[in-house]
Amino acid sequence: MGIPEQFTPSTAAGRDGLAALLAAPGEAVVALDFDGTLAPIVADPTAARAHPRAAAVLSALAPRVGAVAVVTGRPAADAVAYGGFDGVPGLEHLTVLGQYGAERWDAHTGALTAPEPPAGVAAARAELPALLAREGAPEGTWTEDKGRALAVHTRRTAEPQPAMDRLRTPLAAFAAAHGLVVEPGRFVLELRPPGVDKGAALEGFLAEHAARAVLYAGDDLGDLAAFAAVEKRRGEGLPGLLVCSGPTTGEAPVRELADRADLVVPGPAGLVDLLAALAAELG
Ligand SMILES: O=P(O)(O)OC[C@H]1O[C@H](O[C@H]2O[C@H](CO)[C@@H](O)[C@H](O)[C@H]2O)[C@H](O)[C@@H](O)[C@@H]1O
Repeated sequence: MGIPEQFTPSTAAGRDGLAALLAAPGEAVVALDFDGTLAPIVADPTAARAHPRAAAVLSALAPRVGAVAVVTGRPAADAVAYGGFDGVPGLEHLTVLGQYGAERWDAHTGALTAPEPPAGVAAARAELPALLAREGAPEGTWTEDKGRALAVHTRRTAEPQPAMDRLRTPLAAFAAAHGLVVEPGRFVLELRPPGVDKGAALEGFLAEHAARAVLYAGDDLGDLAAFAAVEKRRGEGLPGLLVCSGPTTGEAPVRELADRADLVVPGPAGLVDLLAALAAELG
C-alpha cells in the first residue's frame, strides 16, 4: 500500500527513520507531545482535548509498535484525562511522561508517579499574584497551577505577544529567586523546577524499550530538547523521524522546530492522519 506521498520526510535522515520504523515496528518507539500536537490549541488550557480521532488512531497504532509515549509539559493526570487515554482498548501499554518527565503514568498499572514539588514552588505560588500586578500583567493573564509548576498564560490578553514580552524578564528573575527556571512556550511562561526536560525523558524511555527506531512529534519550544535527543541518538546510529506539528491557529510556527523537523504536518489533524497511515501500513 505504502505511506501517502504527503508524509514523505524531506530529509534522508527522516526517510531512514521512517524506513526503520516500518521495517521493525516492534522495536520502534513512537513519542508524541500533547498540546498543539495531539490536541488542538485552544484559548482556555483547561478546555484542551485530544483531537477527536487521536485515541482511536493511537489504539490502532500502539499494538503494532514497540511502545507509545505521550511526552508533555502537562501534569500526567491532566494529559490522561484530556486525552481520553485511560481504559481504551489498544492503549493498555501507553505511557504518559508528564511535567517534562518529572511525572509518569502507565496505563497497564494505572500507577501515577508524581514527586513532591520543591519548596520554591509554594513560595512562588504565594508571591506570583503580587509580582504580576506589580509588573502590569494585562487583563486576561492567567496562571495555571500545575502542582510542581506555575504557567503564566497570555493567550487571552488583548495582545498576547507584547504581554509575554513584558513579563519575560521579571518572571525569569522571580523564578531564579525561587530556584526555578522559566520554560517559554506558545503564549506561556512556565515557572518550573530545573533538572528535567523532554530530551532526558525521551532518552530514558528509548533505553527502557531498547528502541531500534524512534518517531517524535512536537510543536513547541519545549520539544526542542526531545528533537536534540533524537538528533544525538541518530548520530549514534539509531534511526529517527522528527515531526513538527505546524500551527493551525494563525500564529507563526516555532521556526527552529520546523527547520529541524524531517516532516511538517498541519496540526493535530495532520498528525492523526500520519499515525493512521502508519497503522494502516503496519496492518
Ligand atoms: O508539552 P505540551 O503537551 O505541548 O504542553 C505545553 C503546555 O501546553 C499548554 O499550553 C498550551 O496549550 C493551551 C491549550 O491549547 C494554550 O491555551 C496555551 O496557549 C499553550 O501554551 C498547557 O496549558 C501548559 O501547561 C503546557 O505546559
